[in-house]
Amino acid sequence: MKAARHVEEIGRVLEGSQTGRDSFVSASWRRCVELYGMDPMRADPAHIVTDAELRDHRKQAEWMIAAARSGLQSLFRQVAGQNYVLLLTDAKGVCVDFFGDDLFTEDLRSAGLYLGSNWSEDLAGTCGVGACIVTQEPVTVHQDDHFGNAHIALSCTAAPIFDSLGQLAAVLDISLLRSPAPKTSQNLAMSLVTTAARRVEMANLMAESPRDWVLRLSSSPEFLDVDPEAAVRLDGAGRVLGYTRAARRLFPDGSTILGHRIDEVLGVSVDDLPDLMRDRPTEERIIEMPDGGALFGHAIAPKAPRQPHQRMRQGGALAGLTGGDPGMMRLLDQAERLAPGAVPLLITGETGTGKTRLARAIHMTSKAQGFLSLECAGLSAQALAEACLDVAGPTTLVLRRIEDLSPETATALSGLLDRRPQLRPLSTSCLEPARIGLPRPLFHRLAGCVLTVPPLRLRRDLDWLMTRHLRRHAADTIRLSPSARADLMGRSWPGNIRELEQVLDVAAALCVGPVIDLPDLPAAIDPGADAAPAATAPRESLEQVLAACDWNMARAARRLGVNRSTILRRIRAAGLHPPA
Ligand SMILES: Nc1ncnc2c1ncn2[C@@H]1O[C@H](COP(=O)(O)OP(=O)(O)OP(=O)(O)O)[C@@H](O)[C@H]1O
Repeated sequence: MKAARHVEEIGRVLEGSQTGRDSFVSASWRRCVELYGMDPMRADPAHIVTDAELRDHRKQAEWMIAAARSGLQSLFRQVAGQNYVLLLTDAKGVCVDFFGDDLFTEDLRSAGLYLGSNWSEDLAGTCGVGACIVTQEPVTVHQDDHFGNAHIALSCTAAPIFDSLGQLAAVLDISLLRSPAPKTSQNLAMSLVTTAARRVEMANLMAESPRDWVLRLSSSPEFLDVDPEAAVRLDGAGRVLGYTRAARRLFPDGSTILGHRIDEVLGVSVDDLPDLMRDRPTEERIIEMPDGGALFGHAIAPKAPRQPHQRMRQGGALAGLTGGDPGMMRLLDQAERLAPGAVPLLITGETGTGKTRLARAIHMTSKAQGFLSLECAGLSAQALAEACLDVAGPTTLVLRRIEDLSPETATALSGLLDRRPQLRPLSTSCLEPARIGLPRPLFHRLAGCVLTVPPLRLRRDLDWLMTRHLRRHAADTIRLSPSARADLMGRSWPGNIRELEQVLDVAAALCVGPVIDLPDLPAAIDPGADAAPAATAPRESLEQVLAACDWNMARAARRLGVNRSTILRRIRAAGLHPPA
């Protein structure tokens, strides 16, 4: 009787009558008859894909199944005991994951509520999954909303899950074999399923973004950190790389946000992200919306880029000088090859970059047993001779700041090197080789090869250096807050590693408790006051600084001591583009 009334209503809808059905249900019924040639009276069996096809579908949806699993498990726990079954289908409607009560396995299987069932509209008729795929919106298809008589006992509520590029990736469906008559009985199911779908999208976006900024958004400060409504993924220049579906709804013209800079769509720029991190009070993290409203933001910083740490051939003292900075890796590789020989080396670089430390590490990797280190400023010829009096066997002679050697001592040094060939000089200088000003014969005795240590602002392992220094020189538990870390990452470091160590030592002494926060940091030294290195060392190209900052313009601007618009202007003038 009920079945006959159902068929009759479908007929009336096809003739254009309004029967009180939701419009998406009427539209689906029309497609079932006019497009797919279906008959509501025909009790088609459930469409189950073969085992091999199911394996293929599951393989393609693997990443989504992984992102969804814990969300589905907790959703199933919430509805356990109420006879609900949960299906995760792929974008084609094939069930790739399933949670149901073992007691009803046979009933569920025969109703098609099982792994491998295909719920696309053209096979199953009007149903929750099929309608959700067509409308791309959450839907409830309740009892005789279903097209086929075979399904009119079911109640299915389904929500779409989108990938971070806005494409439909899956459908989450919660179904009942038997349900109370009013459709409103499924309102709670609708709320559960849409919340679970939003969380799956969030989990997926987070899993995709370890190297990018993520900005999570919420209209309520209380839920911002625990259950945000929406999120966008941003590159170092603040361009939108991905988003959750709810984020799209926040923007006036949602379909075009991909590739746009975040400050074009929200009242926040990439420079502001450090201020929206978790160590700031939630209610201070306000973001203005174009429509005059406001949201609360939670920025999550990229994890430090994990550089493939090329293994040094021998490791040891040299390998310990970098956390994977590509420039340092090249330099250390050369140093390692040169260390065992007798070639005199000149090590140049700005003050505090680690020239003396490198000289020591080369000595430790060499065959020399003796080690002498002399400061050239104020070194007299006599002091030099006395220091080298007892030299026996291969010995490393480190000459610090060779540019400060007096002419008299320079002459004495030439004579000494003639008389004692077992001395291997490793000299350091803050000047470029051409500006050192030594007599040419001596220069060539000292500079068999020049190694140049990069300044800290060009190193990509700054984060590693900070963590290592804190671990070695401060209490074990001391760590940097995200905004203190972001501030240090953006400094220009004219005093290089020496300055970094001092800043961290001061901050560790000043901080109360285990976390160094912004107020604990001593102010950055004005990069403009950094006259010595600027005059003496070649200035690196804008491109090098941008590369060292992962193209984060705000950080590059701070490192160069200019504002962001200057960086933008220079980038445009030089025709530079971020790496694809
Ligand atoms: N690769 C490194 N890793 C960790 N700390 C380093 C590294 N290189 C240098 N340092 C530390 O930085 C400080 C300065 O290093 P070093 O004295 O070698 O610099 P420098 O270039 O010789 O300086 P200057 O030219 O002013 O004499 C030292 O405390 C040193 O331990």
